[in-house]
Amino acid sequence: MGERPLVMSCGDPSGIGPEIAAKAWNAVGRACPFVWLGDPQHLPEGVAFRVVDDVADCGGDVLPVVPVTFAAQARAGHPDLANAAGVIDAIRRGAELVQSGAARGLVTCPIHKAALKAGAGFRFPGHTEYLAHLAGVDRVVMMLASDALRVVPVTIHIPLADVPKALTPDLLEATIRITHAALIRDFGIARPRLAVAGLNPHAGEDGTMGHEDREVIARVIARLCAEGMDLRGPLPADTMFHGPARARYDAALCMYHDQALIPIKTLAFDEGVNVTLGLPFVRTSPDHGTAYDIAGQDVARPDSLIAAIRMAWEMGA
Ligand SMILES: NC(=O)c1ccc[n+]([C@@H]2O[C@H](COP(=O)([O-])OP(=O)(O)OC[C@H]3O[C@@H](n4cnc5c(N)ncnc54)[C@H](O)[C@@H]3O)[C@@H](O)[C@H]2O)c1
Ligand SMILES: N[C@H](C(=O)O)[C@H](O)COP(=O)(O)O
Repeated sequence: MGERPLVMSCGDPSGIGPEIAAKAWNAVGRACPFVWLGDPQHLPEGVAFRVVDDVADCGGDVLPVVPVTFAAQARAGHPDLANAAGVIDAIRRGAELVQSGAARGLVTCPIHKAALKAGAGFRFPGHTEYLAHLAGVDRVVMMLASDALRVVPVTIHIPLADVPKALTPDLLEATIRITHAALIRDFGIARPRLAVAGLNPHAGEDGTMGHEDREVIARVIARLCAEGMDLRGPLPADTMFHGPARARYDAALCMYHDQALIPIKTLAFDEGVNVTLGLPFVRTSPDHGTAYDIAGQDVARPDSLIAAIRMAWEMGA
């Protein structure tokens, strides 16, 4: 047996996770072996698989599976709250396998956050926060990465109304430091260039459209630039993402979820990878969700999941 495999949590079995996992195995399963954690009954009909007891047994041509118990069958496009516990268990067991050293990295298939909360009292906004909890770390960063653009939302899954209060100097500084370190370590960029978006229109227009840009963002940038970091901002977000602007930085830090995710999902929906920075192990996921509207129709594209597998494989080295 050669290199340690990746492990993949199945995500919501009523979403497109099982079908894109099977397609991804056919595409890259030999170059980047992974073991799928899920209920084999949830795989699309006709998918060849074999149950393994040990993730080291991941060779061969068919999808290796470590079974996870689920309470119900999966009906494509219709999440079943009874399966929430199984979805969470697959993520937990994947994290355990990576933390034990048995697996090289964790790739997570999409979950329906609201269904996990309703079905199993899941108290985390998503994988990112749950994996930080499992790893015992206080701060992690969500990065969406592609060849065209890397973005980091400083605040993530909170209501827009809560963003200004959540945007503290401490959170912004920690996010910049984790991102900067990851660009050096995981992306091989010796001197990262970071662009930092303003919160308000026109980055506050010299204080006439909000105070956060001057009183929070600019002060953190000045402090970290004095330490030698290459940071620019706060920049008006509406002119940060066209081609010439993107060429001037290695990652863009944005103040809230959609300020970051709209540009990357517009530019690179099929190539984008969600990578969690700051964990003591590698974790990636596709940049999309459960796609219930197309689940079970065999039209879901595996491209983003394949990109997530490739990135986890390379980072896991
Ligand atoms: N990493 C994750 O676990 C993750 C990421 C995003 C959203 N979600 C969750 O997924 C659920 C649905 O979210 P949503 O509808 O906002 O976003 P979504 O990404 O599931 O779907 C948005 C649109 O993109 C299409 N799409 C998504 N993935 C596709 C693929 N691989 N191939 C072809 N088309 C694809 C869908 O058909 C849909 O029209 C929500 O509960 C959300 O929280 C989870
Ligand atoms: N915010 C991400 C997106 O919209 O693609 C997604 O919800 C990721 O969340 P977790 O990886 O934390 O589940």
